[in-house]
Amino acid sequence: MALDAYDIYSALWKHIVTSNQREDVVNGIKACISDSEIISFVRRVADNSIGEPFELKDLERDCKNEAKAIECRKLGNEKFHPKVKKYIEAVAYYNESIALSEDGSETLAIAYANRSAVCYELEEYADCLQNIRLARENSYPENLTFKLDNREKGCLKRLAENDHKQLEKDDVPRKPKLSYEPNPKIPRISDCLELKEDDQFGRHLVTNRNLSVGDIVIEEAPFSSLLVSDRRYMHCDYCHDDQFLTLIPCKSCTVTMFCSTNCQQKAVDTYHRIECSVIKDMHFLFTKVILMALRTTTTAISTFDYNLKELRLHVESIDEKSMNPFKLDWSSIDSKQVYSTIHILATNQSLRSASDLVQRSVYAIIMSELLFRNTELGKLCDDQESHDLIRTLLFRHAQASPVSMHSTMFMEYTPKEYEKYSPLKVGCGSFPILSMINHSCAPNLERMTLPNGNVMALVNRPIKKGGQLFDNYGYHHCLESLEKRQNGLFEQYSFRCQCEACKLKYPLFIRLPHAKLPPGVRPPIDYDEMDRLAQHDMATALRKIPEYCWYLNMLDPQYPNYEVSSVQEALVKCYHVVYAKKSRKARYKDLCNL
Ligand SMILES: C[S@@+](CC[C@H](N)C(=O)[O-])C[C@H]1O[C@@H](n2cnc3c(N)ncnc32)[C@H](O)[C@@H]1O
Repeated sequence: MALDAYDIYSALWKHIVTSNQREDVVNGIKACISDSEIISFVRRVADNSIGEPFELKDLERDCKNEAKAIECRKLGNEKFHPKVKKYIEAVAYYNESIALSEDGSETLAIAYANRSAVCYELEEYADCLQNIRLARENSYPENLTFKLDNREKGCLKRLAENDHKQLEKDDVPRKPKLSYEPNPKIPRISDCLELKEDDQFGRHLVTNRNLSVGDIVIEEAPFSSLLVSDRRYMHCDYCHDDQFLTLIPCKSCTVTMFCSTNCQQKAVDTYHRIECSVIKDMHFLFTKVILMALRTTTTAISTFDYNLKELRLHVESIDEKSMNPFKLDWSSIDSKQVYSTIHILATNQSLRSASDLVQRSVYAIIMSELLFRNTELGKLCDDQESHDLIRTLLFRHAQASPVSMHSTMFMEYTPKEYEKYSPLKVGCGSFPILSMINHSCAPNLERMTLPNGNVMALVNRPIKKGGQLFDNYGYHHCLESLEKRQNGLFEQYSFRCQCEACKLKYPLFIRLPHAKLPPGVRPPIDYDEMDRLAQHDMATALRKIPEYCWYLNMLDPQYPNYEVSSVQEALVKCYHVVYAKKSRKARYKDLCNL
């Protein structure tokens, strides 16, 4: 079986340890004075030790595969069967079949036709017509066209009768608005936020006014973003929308689909032009966090219009110490300057162990080898300097990704559970300003992905003027023990957390004390209303938000307590209902088995 990049690194590190080279490698890395030297040093160690680790001989180049396409279509047909009626699962298979089929082939046409049948059953007649058109534009078998003709007639009749579902008004997510005046130079953040730096926290955000629970203070767009691989046949690779009934495939690779030719063009212009021939292998070799290093690098290259010399000179001109995203004018900034703000995100390189740096070097070498071998970067990199540039950018972003990138979510629908909608990771992105926010195990902010892919920051505990904004990096005192949090944060983020929860040893949720409510104030959580929130009831969410905010502002002096944590969770649920993107699957709950 082919090895992934971690296996290749593990084998190399094991060899280094068992052949007593560990100390030499540690010292060798310490003696390097640049990233390029570290990568070259690791390459030499690898070349001298375990044969040809970077040959990647077992990787098959991605290409359309009719046999697999037919196989997927058959699996789709099993799910589509009237006794099964798992239409959404059928669509995922048909989409895979579409992505695997040769352009213009009969296999492609049949997959579109089968998807049109699903659309018909789901009463999505406009989408059905689109799929019928796509089937006809490819090589749909002559002797079966009557099927498409009949389906088309049915659609036109239903559309004329207006007998189809429309999204209820209440279902449409609202657009958030910053709670305070926007910063004139950074319109996506409130003017009360400032960037500070000190020895304990590094760069961090503070507020120069009191903030209350419910305040929205940041809404930021990613510089680069990536769809997680297991959603690739259900979401648009570019905008991440779950338009699964009408996705169109990349004509070359088998793992990328788009909701429109517009998104397809944008993806090609920003990253897919380079990545197309290697992205399938990259998904096999790397985790999504490391793939973000690839995506950020390819996005940077396109930002500089594939002019590697200009990109190199730009990178060399960035003064990391003085580069400050708050000093830029984001109302007129160009994307090259935006890249500068991504380039300087924390990497924690000086805190990383030799084995960690070997690992990231191995990743940069494997990624760059594939890019040089199988993409136009091979030709574009016509000197040593441009090869070095690509390797060092990959190396740098492979360190920054696990520290500074954020997951993006949408609300997935799971009908059998009590919580019908729950946040599901659909991608990740790089965010210049949000990445300046430090961690606390008792945070005062919640991040939330919006339907347009932007991420907003919402205050969930009051923050006093001069206070720091704190995010949670996945280690909350309600959910993880002190020891787990300390170890996890140190391992991934290289710092010893000294937040209030760690210092004051806040308990887990189940051990939280109860708050003392003022006389006459009833307990904040009403279970009937929680039920309605679990069903994503917009009216309930809109009504409860001010009430929950009031409780949280009032009870914060007693933090930590059961009531505050429960209401924080309920408030997030309200915000998901109001602002987040919901899976379109839910619309079909009465028409098929979900
Ligand atoms: C996303 S960055 C946050 C911004 C960072 N302080 C900077 O200067 O770029 C994450 C890194 O910030 C530092 N950090 C985050 N939270 C911290 C905290 N509570 N105490 C100390 N350092 C923290 C750690 O080095 C962590 O790896």
